[in-house]
Amino acid sequence: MVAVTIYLGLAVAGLVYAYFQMFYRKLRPGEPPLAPGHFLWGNGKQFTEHAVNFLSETRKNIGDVFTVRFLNQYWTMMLDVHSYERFAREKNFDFDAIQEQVNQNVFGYKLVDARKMISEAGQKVNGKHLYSSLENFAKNLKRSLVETANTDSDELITTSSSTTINNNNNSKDALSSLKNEKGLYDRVHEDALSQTPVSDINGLLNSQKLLEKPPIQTQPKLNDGWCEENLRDLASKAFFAPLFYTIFGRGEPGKEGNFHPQAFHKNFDKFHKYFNFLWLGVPIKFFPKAGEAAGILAQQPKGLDMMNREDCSEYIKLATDFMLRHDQSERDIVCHNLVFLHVNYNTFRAVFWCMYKLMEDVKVMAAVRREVEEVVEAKRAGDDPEADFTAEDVNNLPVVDSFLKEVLRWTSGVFMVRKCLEDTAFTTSSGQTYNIRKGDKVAIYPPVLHHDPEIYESPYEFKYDRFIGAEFFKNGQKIKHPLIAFGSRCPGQKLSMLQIKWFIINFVNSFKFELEEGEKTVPNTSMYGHEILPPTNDVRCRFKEREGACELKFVNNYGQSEGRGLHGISSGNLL
Ligand code: HEM
Repeated sequence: MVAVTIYLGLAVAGLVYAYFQMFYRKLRPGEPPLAPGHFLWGNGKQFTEHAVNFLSETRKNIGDVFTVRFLNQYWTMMLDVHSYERFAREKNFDFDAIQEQVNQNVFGYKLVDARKMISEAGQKVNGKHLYSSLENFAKNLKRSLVETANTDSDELITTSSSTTINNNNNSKDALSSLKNEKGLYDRVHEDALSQTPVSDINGLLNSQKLLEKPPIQTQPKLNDGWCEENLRDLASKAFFAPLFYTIFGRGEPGKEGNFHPQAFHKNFDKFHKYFNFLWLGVPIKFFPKAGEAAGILAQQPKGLDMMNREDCSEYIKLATDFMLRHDQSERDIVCHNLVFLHVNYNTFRAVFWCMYKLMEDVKVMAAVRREVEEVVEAKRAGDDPEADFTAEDVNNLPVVDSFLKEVLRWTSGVFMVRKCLEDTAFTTSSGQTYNIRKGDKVAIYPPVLHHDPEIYESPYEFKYDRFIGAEFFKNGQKIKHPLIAFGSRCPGQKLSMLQIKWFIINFVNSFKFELEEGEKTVPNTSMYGHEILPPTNDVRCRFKEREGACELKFVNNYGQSEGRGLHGISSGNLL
């Protein structure tokens, strides 16, 4: 009995010690206040319930700068919109560690000389490459819109090169190729694999569940020419497919295997769902579905084969070449391709929301349609069946521009997060200094600023014209960067904004589309942390090709008069 009491006493003392070692923090002088939370898990639950409400409420009670705790990780939130530039410029607030954490924890690899590679590759989507990337995207989009219009042909997602989608029906070959290639399934997350008996993997592959052709959800055309579909599937084939082909190019017909936008999209979604948990370091073995999806996503062409594709993007070519020169493995290249898809996936999600918001409110659709029709008419000389657009034309449409910014304001869910490299005294724009502890995370949280009623009138209302000619103020001072959905470092912001705008113009020009009766969705606020929030549920919609629609052509005018830069209404932090 005495022994039991002693053991119990020791166990309790051990737990108390562990608690103080791991979770408890005594504030040092000048450090920001701690947000009240659970004594064990800290603020994780409040954050996942509704991050914006939790942080806005805490800000009201303890001020713009405070520290929250996720288990044993401390994050200082800087919620002063005027301190954005100081934050972005502070040398001790490091982004590389964050980028490494994403690569390591989510995608399971390490990028050698990452800073150099990202900065060189980033140039491949800017300057003259911005124009050529958009030109390639426009060509792929044109093709996908024709296929979308031709929707009852049953070959919608299996045209030309894709007729062999998932034709790798020999499950033994598939399994051995997974092993030989050292793909994600068995190497990125060895943990996950070691937990999955090989017999199970065999079973999975033999049942061919992983290798099935994705189902075609589009219903045949109804009598009056309308097609019904889930919005996600429609956005996937109309937008994600051309995006995918713009990034990776099209392989030789018959050799594509599983590397097909629709198969990829479906599985990427399953994997991506667990992004926040993986990022924070929860092992993938806790999410077997994510591990399964990763196995399929790992089935990609070899790096050199991809580079040899004529229409593969300059970004992927440079990145692959860089990685090969730094002796990185095929597996690392596969993982990097997934990271690149991950960043581009944000563009897809934004497009989903644009389509939804157009259909949800007839006033929004009418305003955007009016602007598109007017500009198409103006660009079309006489009876010319074609209208030419430059990047500046695409950029300079006030309604489309404001509508897209409002979509981003409304759905952006991301942190601008940095790791503090040294103990740092950080002074905010209002002159107050806070001591930030070395090793802590420090973050601006754009969604809180995007929903601040002192900056945006009725922030929970969707106002498509909110940004037209608008300026925003807080505490009487003009805000330089009111919309920070891309953080300060995203090299892809110009490209993705232009891709989305060009898509909106084309889709509105070519199609009528509307929600089916009673269909509704909202951003999933339990997924705060994702760059663009996913919807809580998909919706059914119908679409129909517009008769006599004018053909739109993107013209790459880089180097000609105005084509050297984009000085349109979207200047500021976005363009
Ligand atoms: C709607 C679309 C997109 C959104 C909302 C978005 C958002 C973001 C955000 C918030 C960051 C972190 C920046 C920071 O903390 O300062 C980021 C980083 C990054 N984004 Fe994007 N992004 C989008 C599209 C793209 C595209 C199309 C590319 C392709 C080039 C891209 C490439 C990157 C890269 C490479 C980084 C890491 C930069 C670094 O390590 O310095 N993004 N993005």
